[in-house]
Amino acid sequence: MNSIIGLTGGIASGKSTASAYIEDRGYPVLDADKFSRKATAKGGPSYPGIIEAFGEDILAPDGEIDRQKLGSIIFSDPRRRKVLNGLVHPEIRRMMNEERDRLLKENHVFLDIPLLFENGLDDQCDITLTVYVDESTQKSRLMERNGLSGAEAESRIGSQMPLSEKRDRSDHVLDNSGSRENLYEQIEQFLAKIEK
Ligand SMILES: CC(C)(COP(=O)(O)OP(=O)(O)OC[C@H]1O[C@@H](n2cnc3c(N)ncnc32)[C@H](O)[C@@H]1O)[C@@H](O)C(=O)NCCC(=O)NCCS
Ligand SMILES: Nc1ncnc2c1ncn2[C@@H]1O[C@H](COP(=O)(O)OP(=O)(O)OP(=O)(O)O)[C@@H](O)[C@H]1O
Repeated sequence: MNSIIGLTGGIASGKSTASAYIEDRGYPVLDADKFSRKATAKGGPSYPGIIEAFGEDILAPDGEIDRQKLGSIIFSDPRRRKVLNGLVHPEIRRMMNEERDRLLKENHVFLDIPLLFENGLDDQCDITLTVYVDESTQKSRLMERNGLSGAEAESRIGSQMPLSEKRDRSDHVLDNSGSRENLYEQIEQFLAKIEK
């Protein structure tokens, strides 16, 4: 029987790094952030509602949503974040479920969902897998990757469930506080376990 594996973690904890490795090993990984980009792109199903709720100020000159602008609004305001989530999450779920059911016939399927626990989607997975990193490493990797100040990074980290809580709720944990090679070794151990 093939399993649905819910891969989660915190912002910049290393989900994409883990996902890329898992894909290289031949497993399908569905990335919620990619579906979110599809849903919010010009012509995507969530686009009109977002413009209605947030106004045309959040548009870039080419008519696409300026993600940095929208991010700076929603990461600092829980009420507006909830509005955006309501417009985007149902569409992400619909698109992902379709793909998942198709792929599951052939293989185990990994779902990379940053907000897996926040949105109660862990119930729909056979195994939950959290990419954990200690908080100071998370903050510095996020600041570096996104060019954010310390305060901005903290507000993004604070908009999610504490990573230690995700770690504790998860069936299996990958600790990405060390090197990438060390993360890959832990993934190999996990893959050996699910193939047993
Ligand atoms: C706010 C937006 C425009 C920022 O876009 P940007 O390209 O800068 O970031 P990206 O989409 O790559 O997300 C990066 C990370 O931010 C975190 N994040 C994004 N949205 C949220 C949210 N609503 N709540 C908490 N964390 C979030 C996740 O860890 C995600 O992996 C975009 O993230 C968005 O449309 N978010 C709403 C949909 C959503 O919840 N996506 C994340 C889970 S599916
Ligand atoms: N073990 C590691 N050592 C050093 N840098 C790392 C390591 N793992 C990941 N990184 C770097 O940290 C940043 C965050 O990693 P990654 O993009 O994989 O996280 P993520 O959880 O997918 O983030 P998000 O979902 O927020 O986009 C990236 O710049 C990545 O190159």
